Amino acid sequence: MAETGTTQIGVVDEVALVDALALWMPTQRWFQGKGTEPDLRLVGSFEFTPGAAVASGTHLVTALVLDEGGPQGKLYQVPLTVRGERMPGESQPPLAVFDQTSPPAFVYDGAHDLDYATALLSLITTDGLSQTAGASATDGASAPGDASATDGASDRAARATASGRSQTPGHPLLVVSSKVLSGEQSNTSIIMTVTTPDGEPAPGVICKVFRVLHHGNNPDVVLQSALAKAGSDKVPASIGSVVGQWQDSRMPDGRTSGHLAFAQEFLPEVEDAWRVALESARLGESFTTEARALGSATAEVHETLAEVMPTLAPSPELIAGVLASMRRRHAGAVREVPALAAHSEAIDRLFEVAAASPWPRLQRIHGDYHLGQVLAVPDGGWVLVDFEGEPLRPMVERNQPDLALRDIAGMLRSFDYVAGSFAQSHPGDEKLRDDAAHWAHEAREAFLDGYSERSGIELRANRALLDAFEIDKALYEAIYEVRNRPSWVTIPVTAVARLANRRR
Ligand SMILES: Nc1ncnc2c1ncn2[C@@H]1O[C@H](COP(=O)(O)OP(=O)(O)O)[C@@H](O)[C@H]1O
Ligand SMILES: O=P(O)(O)O[C@H]1O[C@H](CO)[C@@H](O[C@H]2O[C@H](CO)[C@@H](O)[C@H](O)[C@H]2O)[C@H](O)[C@H]1O
Repeated sequence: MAETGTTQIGVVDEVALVDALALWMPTQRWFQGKGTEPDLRLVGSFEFTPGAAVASGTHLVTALVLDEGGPQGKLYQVPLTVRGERMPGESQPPLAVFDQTSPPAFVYDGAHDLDYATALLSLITTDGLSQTAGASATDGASAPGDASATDGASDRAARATASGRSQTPGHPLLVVSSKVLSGEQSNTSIIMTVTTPDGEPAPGVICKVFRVLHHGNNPDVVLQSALAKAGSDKVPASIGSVVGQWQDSRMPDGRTSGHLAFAQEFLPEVEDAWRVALESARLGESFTTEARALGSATAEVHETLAEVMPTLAPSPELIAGVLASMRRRHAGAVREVPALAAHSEAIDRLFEVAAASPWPRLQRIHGDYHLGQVLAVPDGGWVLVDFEGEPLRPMVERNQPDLALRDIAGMLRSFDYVAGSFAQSHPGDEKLRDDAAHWAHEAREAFLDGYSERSGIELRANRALLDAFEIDKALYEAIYEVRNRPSWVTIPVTAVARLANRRR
């Protein structure tokens, strides 16, 4: 239940709005509390200054909503547009209508609203600061940039701000049209057609609105921006980001900050490598040329990250820390997927051998590397996106240097997933299963070759360490699948059995 108070979000009472969100949020793809009853609380909100063309009485409000209904509280970013009238030509119906307010309020999902997209990109490209929202019924809206309301309910709602950080200051862009990226996505990306202020068409923009918020830097923003700044053509050009501040009683000063959104160049006509690979396997074509190029691109990105971000020598403490995290994950995976217990002894032995192997330096990595995170650019090779790290791993861990082997292992697993998902969709067809397994084997080998050629690192010389990371990823996947796609859990479980028991 929402806390009681007199806070207004636009013209809507906070309590009524939170009740409406409790019905709507669970229907959204990005809501992570599937199967639990939402228990929502408004932690704060901020408001963007609407452009001159926006209908008067429209509020572009972003609510920061904490859900304590699940085992762990999750803080969601929920952009809303509160309008006095129905949106002309609305692409989506309002998520709530309040006809008892004066004037009535039509509340829309901001992500689908051109006015929100315009204000969001303007905040980024002008290094702007949000205006305070949620002033009490009698306060009215505060002045732009003033985020310091005083006390009570208005204080609670107002104590959030958002500030834009442009990658290249002094290049404002105007949004002509916007649409939400369709398809499975854990965040919400808005694709924007843009012009310069003079009306000259400019390359498109894709802006990812992070849905689950975390304290601290989001590696997606930090790593992609660092790579783009270093001149890498293996990531899209960065445009800028939004950093938010909100209240968090766990922090010494009661406040925290983190990334809210990330805008980058939209690459037209791309296809993700997962689809490209699935199609290749379906047609029974070799994927070795593509996989080798992907290995090379991966090595290049690792090389650049090691140059521009801090690296760490593999001290005994760091090695012990990584092994402890692998063992924790192993124990957790066995708890959630008991069939894995049959391989526990072999996994323990592998981890011991891996711990005693030579370790390379630790560095920043992608962190959740799989075919779905790579885009095939027409005539442009492979481009990497989504450096957010594994969603099940705490953000502090995701911001630490790690082993590049984790990414390599992730991609090896992904080739195996192509074969596994393909075989699953044709049950009983053994020939097809064997062909797909052969396809994956060749792609995996070519990927390793491409990586080794570019980096000069012979990955197969330290097989136990690579296998340990691959098993660790498969254990992560087993947990991920049992929670999200239970019918796919056999793919990582089969891989764990194969990797744990193979001769090396
Ligand atoms: N710069 C880009 N240009 C074109 N499409 C992109 C770009 N960045 C991401 N995408 C598309 O958006 C999808 C989701 O992006 P991603 O960063 O993986 O979001 P999420 O973190 O929500 O999973 C990608 O799979 C890709 O299809
Ligand atoms: O949502 P994200 O893309 O950040 O990553 C999560 O979801 C992925 C599923 O889409 C999951 O990846 C697993 O399935 C892929 C096929 O759908 C496969 O290619 C990957 O190898 C496999 O790990 C990823 O683990 C998870 O973090």
